[in-house]
Amino acid sequence: MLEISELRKRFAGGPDAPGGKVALDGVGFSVRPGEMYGFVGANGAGKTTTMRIVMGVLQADSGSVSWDGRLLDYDARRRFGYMPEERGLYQKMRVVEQIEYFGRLHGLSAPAARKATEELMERLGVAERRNDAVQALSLGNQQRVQLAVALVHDPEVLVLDEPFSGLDPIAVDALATTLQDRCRGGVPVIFSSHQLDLVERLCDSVGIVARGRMVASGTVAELRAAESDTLRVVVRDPAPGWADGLPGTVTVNGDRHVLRVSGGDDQEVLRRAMKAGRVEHFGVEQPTLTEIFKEAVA
Ligand SMILES: Nc1ncnc2c1ncn2[C@@H]1O[C@H](COP(=O)(O)OP(=O)(O)OP(=O)(O)O)[C@@H](O)[C@H]1O
Repeated sequence: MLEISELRKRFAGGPDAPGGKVALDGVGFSVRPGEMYGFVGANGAGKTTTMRIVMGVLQADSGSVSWDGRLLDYDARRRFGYMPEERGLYQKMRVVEQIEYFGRLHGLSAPAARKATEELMERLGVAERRNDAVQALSLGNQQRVQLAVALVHDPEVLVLDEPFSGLDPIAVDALATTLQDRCRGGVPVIFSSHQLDLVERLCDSVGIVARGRMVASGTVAELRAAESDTLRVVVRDPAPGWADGLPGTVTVNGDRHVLRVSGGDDQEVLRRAMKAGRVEHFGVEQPTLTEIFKEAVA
């Protein structure tokens, strides 16, 4: 299990913030082997800082990170795969050399690095570009190479900072399938993302960070259970003011009025809706991760 516990980090202040800037104020969560963990939060919430501390790029003021019950050291981190936010490829190096080089850096023998590189280039769809310099690749292909670099040494843990940003749906699927395969093989995967629909689709668990603190963490089902369901009613061409006094909000889309209500008497809502016009839809909806997120960071 990867355990991140009570991380705190304050950056030195500049003229705008002479007292320093608290980036993390007790961030903690754990990820089991074979679990895909989505780490989400608004811009500046603390995701990159947390991941950098996990990978030893930054030092926390306090708190700890352990893997399999042992505090992380250089050797343990070498067995991790990391995709940094600022990316880290050598722009002039050829794709094949790049992936092999990182494999060697993580301790693979030359033949093992070559074999893993060939497999990954095939798998991630960049084999045809093997002899191109990274700078000649599109953003999506660069990202595939970046993922290959994170995976080449068959890492025990994967830490990926916004791996899906800027990718088209085909590239998203290629990356997602590769991550799911590693995850099924028992690797814990943490990735940050602002694409909440993707996080909801892929992740077993989600952590929401706001202003350097965890404001929610758990499976999507657990996070949903903490929220109340919403009743959604669609009425066609209703009489004006039909929903006055009902505890909800109405949005108007052409001649369709959509009422969303949390709590209250659903039968009363139905009676009012039927009296007002033709009821096209009446049903309870679970909140999406986007709705849970907005509620949690408000
Ligand atoms: N090197 C630094 N020096 C000073 N402040 C920093 C530094 N790095 C990060 N911060 C501040 O720490 C806070 C957290 O930043 P961080 O990059 O971790 O957020 P994030 O959640 O990854 O945001 P984003 O979604 O925009 O990538 C922000 O207020 C940021 O300005």
